[in-house]
Amino acid sequence: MSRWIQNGDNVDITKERKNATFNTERMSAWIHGGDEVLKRRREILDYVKSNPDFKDPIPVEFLSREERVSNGTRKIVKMTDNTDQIDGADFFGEGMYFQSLVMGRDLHPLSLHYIMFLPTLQGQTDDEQLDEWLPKAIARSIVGTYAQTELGHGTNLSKLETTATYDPSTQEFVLHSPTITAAKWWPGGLGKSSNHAIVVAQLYTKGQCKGPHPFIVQLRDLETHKPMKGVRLGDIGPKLGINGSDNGFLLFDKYRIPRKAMLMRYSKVQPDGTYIAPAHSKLGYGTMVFVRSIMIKDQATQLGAAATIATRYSAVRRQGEPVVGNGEIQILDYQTQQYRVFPQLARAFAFLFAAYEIRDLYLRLTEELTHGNTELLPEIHALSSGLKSVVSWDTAQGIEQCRLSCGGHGYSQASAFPEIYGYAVGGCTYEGENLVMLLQVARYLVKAAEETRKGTSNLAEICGYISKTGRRTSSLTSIANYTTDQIIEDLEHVARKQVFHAYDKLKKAQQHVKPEDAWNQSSVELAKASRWHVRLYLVKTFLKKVDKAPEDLKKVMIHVARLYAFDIISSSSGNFLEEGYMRPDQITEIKEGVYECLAKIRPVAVSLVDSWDYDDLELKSVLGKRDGNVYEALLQWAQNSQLNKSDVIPTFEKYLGPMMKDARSKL
Ligand SMILES: CCCCCCCC(=O)SCCNC(=O)CCNC(=O)[C@H](O)C(C)(C)COP(=O)(O)OP(=O)(O)OC[C@H]1O[C@@H](n2cnc3c(N)ncnc32)[C@H](O)[C@@H]1OP(=O)(O)O
Ligand SMILES: Cc1cc2nc3c(=O)[nH]c(=O)nc-3n(C[C@H](O)[C@H](O)[C@H](O)COP(=O)(O)OP(=O)(O)OC[C@H]3O[C@@H](n4cnc5c(N)ncnc54)[C@H](O)[C@@H]3O)c2cc1C
Repeated sequence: MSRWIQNGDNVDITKERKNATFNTERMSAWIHGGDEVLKRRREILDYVKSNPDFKDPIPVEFLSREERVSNGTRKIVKMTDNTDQIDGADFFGEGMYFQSLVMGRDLHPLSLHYIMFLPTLQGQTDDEQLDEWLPKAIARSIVGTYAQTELGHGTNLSKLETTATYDPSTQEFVLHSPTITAAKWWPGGLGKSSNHAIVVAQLYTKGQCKGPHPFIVQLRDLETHKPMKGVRLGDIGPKLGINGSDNGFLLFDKYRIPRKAMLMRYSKVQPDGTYIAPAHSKLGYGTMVFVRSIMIKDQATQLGAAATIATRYSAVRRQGEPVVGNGEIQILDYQTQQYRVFPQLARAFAFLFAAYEIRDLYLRLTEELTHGNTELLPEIHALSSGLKSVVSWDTAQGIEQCRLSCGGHGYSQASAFPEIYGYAVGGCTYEGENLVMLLQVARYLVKAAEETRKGTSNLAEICGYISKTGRRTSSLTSIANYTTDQIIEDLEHVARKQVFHAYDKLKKAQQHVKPEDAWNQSSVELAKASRWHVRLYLVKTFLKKVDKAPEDLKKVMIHVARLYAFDIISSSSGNFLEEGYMRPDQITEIKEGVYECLAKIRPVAVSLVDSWDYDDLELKSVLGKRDGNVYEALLQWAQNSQLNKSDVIPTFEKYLGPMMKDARSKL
């Protein structure tokens, strides 16, 4: 046994846990929403651990693509056979946790069935359609996906090429892919698994195009699973991540579907072809808003996992001997290491707490929509688009920082970083490419700026800061006395300034060039305004949450929340220094604040990441193991390599052996 192990655990990690100044269980409950939620998490975990059906034969990194799809399919069927183990109505909480424990990050052929197909049925069907389709989808007698993106268009939905042309003589729609670029491309589970899809196509009726609309379409025969006549589909091949999912392509050749295949909660086509428009033109985009809202928690969970792995590993890894003869120190003691890892942990918290907010807001929207009220839609569209963009970008960068902080072992798939990155970084693209979504936020901000300039502003709370008359200089005197209100005030100043800077640039450009060119020429500044708007929201949400925490937890979490804010300010100091809003000495104070927070977090870092309550089963990382015994586990993990099945592999006999033999004979 290694000299670093005592009572089964690594001695350094045990020492770290003894340093905790707070109760980890209490912290976990606070993070996850209360004792009851934590208790349920443990019950779900015990259930998953006790069920042999959920086990992978070997770590999935060692499986081929086909084996991954097969293993994922096996597990998701077992998992969904057992959904009575969780509260099915709580997808955001129990559902996502259950899935993450069983399925990991490789995704699976039913991911789109649950994340988009079912929600689209729930959100976009009329009562009759709901009765027809929902029970089948819930029972899994059909498997569906969401087919919107095409080879040629993903962002610009108004130019999708798949057509659905209404034929009143048969009361059918004719689905057609007129070009190669009209091929649906990307939908998860489309390639080999789904037999149905929500297909988004340009609706034509009475000779007029009414824009993209969703249709429920049968793609494969229910018995043979062969593609229907007029339907061509398959897998799009391996991707950066999520290779357990058969993302697919799909083409239609004048494929007929009944009129009632059009989802008609909001828009309708009557039997004679008369089109009835929805109350709000973007109601058909509702499922995207839903997914953007829930993916914030998913991203936070991935970044939290990366920070957990990096923190635990940094506690057990010893390298370097600052005082010769005193032995090597834990790499977590290096300030540079803390500076790399702790801001990622802080971000993960910030994102998680924002995820709770957007979940609540989305629930409010759903409630309002049932009463026909669409007022909240623009605000939620802007917030979910902005959060999705900032959070997924910071998550991707943060995971990479965590990987780098683990040195060479971080590069091994044993660390889980490649899987975490491959899975999470998709979020920068899917559900709307990040920059495009930031520009959607900008449209909202431009309107707020316009109202403010006109003096007619009655802005929603979320952008109320835009119409405030702020201070001309920061009121920061010393970091110790830098209050939550002051921090917010300073961030509001920079966000407001950027909003107006972008707005003025746009308005000025509009005087000289066409509106679309003016927009394009201002778009970098507009996207920056959106980022500041979202960062401000994230800081506010985080500080507000910590303010309300019980005292024992607040004492710790305040340093994490302040680190999040100080890191943002100090890494964008130029924005704060502009026009003398802050002085260089104030920026120096904030930088000192960052270092103070790092020092405060250092002794409790392991306990903080423990509080996220990741089980080894969920982390799936050799470096992040709770017991800290990474070296033994790395050696054991490597034994799974296919190359280790024999001492001498056939390739040697075929190539390397003859090469060396030949060379030897010539010496
Ligand atoms: C775990 C793994 C799961 C992976 C799942 C991944 C699944 C997928 O990726 S599915 C495909 C997702 N695809 C996308 O997200 C496409 C992104 N594109 C879009 O959403 C839109 O086309 C978009 C927003 C860029 C532009 O839409 P378009 O219809 O051209 O809008 P446009 O005519 O310019 O009008 C914009 C107006 O609509 C509003 N709007 C746009 N979308 C919405 C919406 N969803 N809700 C409310 N309002 C909206 C805007 O606020 C704007 O309002 P205003 O004019 O008042 O400023
Ligand atoms: C892992 C994964 C899973 C997916 N799953 C699904 C699925 O299940 N179903 C489905 O339908 N789709 C799915 N997609 C597709 C995804 O939604 C699209 O890829 C995404 O919406 C981006 O569209 P695009 O690929 O056309 O990118 P593009 O729009 O071509 O983006 C390319 C570049 O152009 C820029 N750009 C484009 N338009 C503008 C603009 N107006 N202003 C400024 N810049 C612009 C973008 O910022 C980006 O830098 C998935 C994608 C991935 C990666």
